[in-house]
Parts: sequence; C-alpha cells; structure tokens
Amino acid sequence: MAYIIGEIGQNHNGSVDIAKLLIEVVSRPIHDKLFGKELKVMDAVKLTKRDLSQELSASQMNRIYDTKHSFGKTYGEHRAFLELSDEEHHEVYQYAKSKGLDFVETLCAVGCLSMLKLFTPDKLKVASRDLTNLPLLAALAETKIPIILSTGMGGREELDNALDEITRYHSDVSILHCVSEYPTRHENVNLRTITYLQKNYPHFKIGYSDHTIGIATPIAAVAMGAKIIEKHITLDRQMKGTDQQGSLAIDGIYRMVRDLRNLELALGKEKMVIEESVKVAREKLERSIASNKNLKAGKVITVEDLHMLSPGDGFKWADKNLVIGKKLTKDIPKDEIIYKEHFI
Ligand SMILES: C=C(OP(=O)(O)O)C(=O)O
Repeated sequence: MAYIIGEIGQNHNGSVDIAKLLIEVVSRPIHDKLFGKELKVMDAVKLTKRDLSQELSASQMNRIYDTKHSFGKTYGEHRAFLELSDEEHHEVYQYAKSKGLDFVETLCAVGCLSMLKLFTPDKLKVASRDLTNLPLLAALAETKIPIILSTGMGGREELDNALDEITRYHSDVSILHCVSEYPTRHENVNLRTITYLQKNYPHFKIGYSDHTIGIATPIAAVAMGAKIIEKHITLDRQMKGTDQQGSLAIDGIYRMVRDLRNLELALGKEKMVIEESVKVAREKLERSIASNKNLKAGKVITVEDLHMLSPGDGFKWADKNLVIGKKLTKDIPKDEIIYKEHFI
C-alpha cells in the first residue's frame, strides 16, 4: 500500500493549534459507506523547518510584502511569522505520534538540524529546491534517518549527484517525482516519469509529490506503482495563506484516500483469473448449448439442432462435440438447455 504523507507545510499559519487540528482530522479513520469498512487516512504528516538566516538574499528578505496572504510587512517578517520554533515542531511531532501517525520533517538548511537534539523524525524530506544542495544532503544523510528526496526542479544529473552524496552515508532513500509548478497543470505532470524512475532507479522506492489541484493525479500515480504520495492538506481552502487554496481540505483528503485505497484493491492480479465472485453471474448469464427446435427422444443431435442461450450451467460451444452425435433419451422442447442427462 502506498504511504500517504499529508504535507502541512506552512498551512498551520504559524499556529501549533492549527497544525494539531489538522493532525487530529487526518488521524481519524474514515468509514467507507459503500464498502462498510474503516480506512486509515494518512500514514504521516509533514512539517517544514527553515533557518531564515540561511534562506534568502537580504534584498529578498527586506522587500515589502503587501498581499492579502502576508503575515508581515516585509517578506522576511512574513516568513518569520510562519516559522515554528524547534520546540513547537517537537510538540507537533509528539502530537502526531500520539495519534498514531509518522512524522516527516523537511529541513531546509544545515542550521535546522539543531531540532534533531529534541526528537528524531521518522523520515527527513529534501524539498525539490534542495536537490542540488549537496552540503545539506550530506548533513541530513549523516544522521542516518531515512530520506525522501523530491525532484521537482531537477533532472537525471541532479538526481544522480544527490544520490551519490546521500549513499555515501546510507541508502534508505526514496525518490519522489514532482513538478515544482504551483499548481501544476496536468499537461506538465508527466506521470510517466514515475515509470522512468522505477526502471532507472530500481533499488529505491519511487513515489510522487503532487501539486495539482484535485485528486485524480495522485490516484493515477498509485496506479503507476508510486509507493509514496505526498499531498498538501489544509483545514479550509479559503484560509489566509498562499498554499491553502492549492491544498486538499478534509472532504478532498477523505475522497483521495478512499479512492486511492479502492484503486489499490482494484489493481489486483496481472494474469486473467475467473474470480469466485464471478461464478454466480457466470452461471446465470453465460451461454449454454440449447435446442433451436423441438427435438424428439431418439433423435441423434446435429449442429443444425443447436444454438446458444442462457443460463450458463450447460455445455459451452467449445464442447459441442460432447453433444453432437449423441442420441436424446427424452423430448427436448425448442429453446431449452441440453444437459448431460438428456442423451446417451
Ligand atoms: C517543498 C517541499 O517538497 P516538494 O519539492 O516535494 O514539493 C517540501 O518538502 O517542503
């Protein structure tokens, strides 16, 4: 089953309570009315930690940021408002674990590793923008915590360099196909890259980090064999914040997980099998050899006497030679199935 990560990112709007509320919601199992079963929603939630001293150029940090989504007068103030402290990350981690969820953390700079003194996330995520940040990759890999690597801005060369760096320390690495376009238009998603990654990186788990609107693309990614799905989640798509509108709210999260889990069940086996469950329909609806006219006892059956009718519990046409040439032991009216006990 695919491992589903709910990316909270900055949709907590700087509030531990909002992060906890989201975790509370995605840790509640959903009851699938159609199939009468309970489904676990997310396997993990994810937060992102930035070190603002290692984030942006001074001019970018000091630029006026005056939009309806801004939480500060400058972009730097806005970012600072959205940043949770190490202790707050720890609190959210503990809450997620208490709710039975894994906790994944994107660490955006070497300075962020201080957080690991407080707790150990289940996995570390490398955001697409840091695929080429080899010093950061080395520092993350040195912790020996499993790594999930996103590739939304890179190609083969960048990915190979990143893997070379990380695998100097360990090889518990998963690779996520991703397109860093927000939101990603469907024509740019290139889901077939998942197949490319599966073929070219067979020793790594391949997944997909989604930025499209809606739920079709992550579900299709699972159909293509993605083993990890990351999707942005929010309490309400109308909330203040640049990422809220492109994220899935509760209803969408539930639908995605329900459809994705049902799809996994539906993928089933590769060979052609006649399932037990089909047998009822098969007996009722398939065709059997039947009389196409009134046939008298003693008649030797010929191909001209036969056609095919339902139900399907008699002879198949492929077995017609078991019937043709046999002598009827009783009258068979027109349009009746001819069974074994009707002839010798
Ligand atoms: C931006 C992130 O990831 P991705 O590149 O997969 O969107 C992240 O993990 O913070």
